[in-house]
Amino acid sequence: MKKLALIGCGAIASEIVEAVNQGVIEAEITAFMDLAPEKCLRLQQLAPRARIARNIEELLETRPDLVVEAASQEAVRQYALRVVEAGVDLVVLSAGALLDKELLEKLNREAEQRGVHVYVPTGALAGLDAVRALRRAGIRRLLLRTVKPPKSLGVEVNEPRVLYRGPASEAVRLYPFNVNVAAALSLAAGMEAEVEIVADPRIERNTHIVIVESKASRLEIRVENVPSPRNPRTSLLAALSTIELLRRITRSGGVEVGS
Ligand SMILES: NC(=O)C1=CN([C@@H]2O[C@H](COP(=O)(O)OP(=O)(O)OC[C@H]3O[C@@H](n4cnc5c(N)ncnc54)[C@H](OP(=O)(O)O)[C@@H]3O)[C@@H](O)[C@H]2O)C=CC1
Ligand SMILES: O=C([O-])CC(=O)C(=O)O
Repeated sequence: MKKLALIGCGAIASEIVEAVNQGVIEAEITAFMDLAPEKCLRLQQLAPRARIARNIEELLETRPDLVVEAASQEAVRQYALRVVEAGVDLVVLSAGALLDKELLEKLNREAEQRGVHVYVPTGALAGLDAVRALRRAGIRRLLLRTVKPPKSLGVEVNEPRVLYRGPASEAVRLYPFNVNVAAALSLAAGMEAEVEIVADPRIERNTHIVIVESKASRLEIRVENVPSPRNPRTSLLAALSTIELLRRITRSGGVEVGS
């Protein structure tokens, strides 16, 4: 059985721990880590054999096969390279950090040298398999329009308001907890997406609209996500997508559909 350690004990981590307990993910959790260790205590009740790590070295001492980052872009900058250097696979939710070319190149080089996998889940989006495939046909245009209820974006507005229009790298810097999807999309496409972020008081769902134009296909993907009851900025689908990825990684064998 694979051993799993979690960085971040918030909304996504909570769903992952429940999925491990339900046997959906075939893994044992060895460690939790969070800026606020008390947040780990609640999760530790569901995984009593797991240790609460005070730093990344303590987390790695529990010898995980796989570390899941569900914390922040800062956590990726702090710990991702260390995890890969330790020969441990990594799942990155706060993908915005990977739009830093220097960090991405270092991670990629280390991971290739050590035979380590760094996974970026499709998260709150859909269709990144098709976006990856369309790279080969050449992508001409890549757009993401994210529309969220104002409270998800930390603003108060009475009518729809465009908060941002511009490249993905700047979007993830200005809205680090709302558009990591822009980074996942850009990484899948191999080019930077143009992003628009809108606060809309008329909607209740975190909505992402992706447009991809290429010689082979035109994609228009609209995802209307129920926010996580634990964190309105995060869509429930982000946790479900991560659970699905972990289920596939930890499964010993069998038929799997989709790439
Ligand atoms: N790729 C995708 O599709 C998606 C990505 N995300 C991203 O995933 C991440 C996790 O989301 P979610 O579970 O909802 O977040 P939560 O805020 O619910 O939980 C994150 C936890 O991690 C802690 N944390 C933050 N930075 C660090 C650090 N450097 N070291 C250790 N712990 C840290 C936070 O502490 P504190 O609260 O004190 O900061 C918090 O307790 C976020 O960055 C989010 O933006 C979310 C949805 C979709
Ligand atoms: O969950 C979402 O809708 C998207 C999100 O927060 C992110 O990409 O950081």
